[in-house]
Amino acid sequence: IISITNRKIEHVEICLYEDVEFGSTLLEDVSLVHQSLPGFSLSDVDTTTNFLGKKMSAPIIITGMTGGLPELGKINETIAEVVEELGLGMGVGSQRIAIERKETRETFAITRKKAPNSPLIANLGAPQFVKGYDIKQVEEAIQMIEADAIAIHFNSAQEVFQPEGEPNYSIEILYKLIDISKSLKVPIIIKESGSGLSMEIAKLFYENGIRYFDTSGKGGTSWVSVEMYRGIRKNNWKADSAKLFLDWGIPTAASIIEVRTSAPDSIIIGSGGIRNGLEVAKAIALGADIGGFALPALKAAIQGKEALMNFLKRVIFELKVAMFLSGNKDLQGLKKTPIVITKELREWLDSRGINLSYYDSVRKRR
Ligand SMILES: CC(C)CCOP(=O)(O)OP(=O)(O)O
Ligand SMILES: [Mg+2]
Repeated sequence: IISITNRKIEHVEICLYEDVEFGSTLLEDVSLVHQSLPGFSLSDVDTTTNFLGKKMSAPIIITGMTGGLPELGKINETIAEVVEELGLGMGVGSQRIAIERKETRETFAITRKKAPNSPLIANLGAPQFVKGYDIKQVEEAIQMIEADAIAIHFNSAQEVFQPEGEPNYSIEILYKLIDISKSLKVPIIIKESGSGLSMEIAKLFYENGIRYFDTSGKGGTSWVSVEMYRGIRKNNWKADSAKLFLDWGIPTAASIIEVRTSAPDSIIIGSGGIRNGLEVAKAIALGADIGGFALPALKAAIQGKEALMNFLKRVIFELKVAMFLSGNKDLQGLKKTPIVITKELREWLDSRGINLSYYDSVRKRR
């Protein structure tokens, strides 16, 4: 059998050393508009924000990636130290392994020890909620890191191609999660895994009281490709078909627009292929509240605290530059700033029947 422990290690190894990025976020079809006289200085730009009841120095989090073994716990520890020092937030990888193997809990718990003041997000997979998981496991995951929220990851495309995968996504998951959300003290975040959240899914959860979404759209890590590489190593027949779905999904820019349109007063983490501070600015202008990074933070974290610190400081600088040059002194301005949407992203919105003036009014009313 393939153990969950092997899978955890293989995931990180493949993300670090294989080519796992496919498709485009379509953020290249979004432009902020240059304003020659901002009326303030670069040093006046204020990127502070509140998230999950805590103050952050910038609207940036490292989204959930790993945990479950000592060397993976070390990655969580490095990220936690850096986000605490910079005043940012983070999520942990799926805590399923720690629910099933109590001895691995410390590899997740270390995050709260190293980041006592940061917003922290717990993480469990949707498939587990048709396999016996309920409020008990959710509360265990939250308590493990004294989380301020829990992300429930939806990874249907990945589970299809995962050799040992569980592509069981019955509507029972919705009923279970809505029921659980009613007695939780912290919010549930509905999170994709590289294929993006659609208007339909955002509406379905929004109508049932969910107010937090993490788009994890196409254009960053393709988890179909990660499982394809695992399948190739194991001579699994599904690997060949995975090639057809490497760039499957809703581009991140489109997913941010779709979720914002369907869930007007929700809190949206724009993630999926976000690689720099300009893309954080575009994601926020499109409708996100927070920019989420995963792969580039993983690659920096394994080089050590300094490398991750430098990466995030650069991202914050780039965000400030984008805000300064588009004439936005703070995030409230950036959320309303003029945007130009062209080419493939424009065609996507037309095909999806998104009314641009309605979307724009929702985008600006946040
Ligand atoms: C969520 C996904 C991008 C990475 C984890 O996938 P996984 O199926 O190994 O997660 P589980 O350990 O929860 O099954
Ligand atoms: Mg799984």
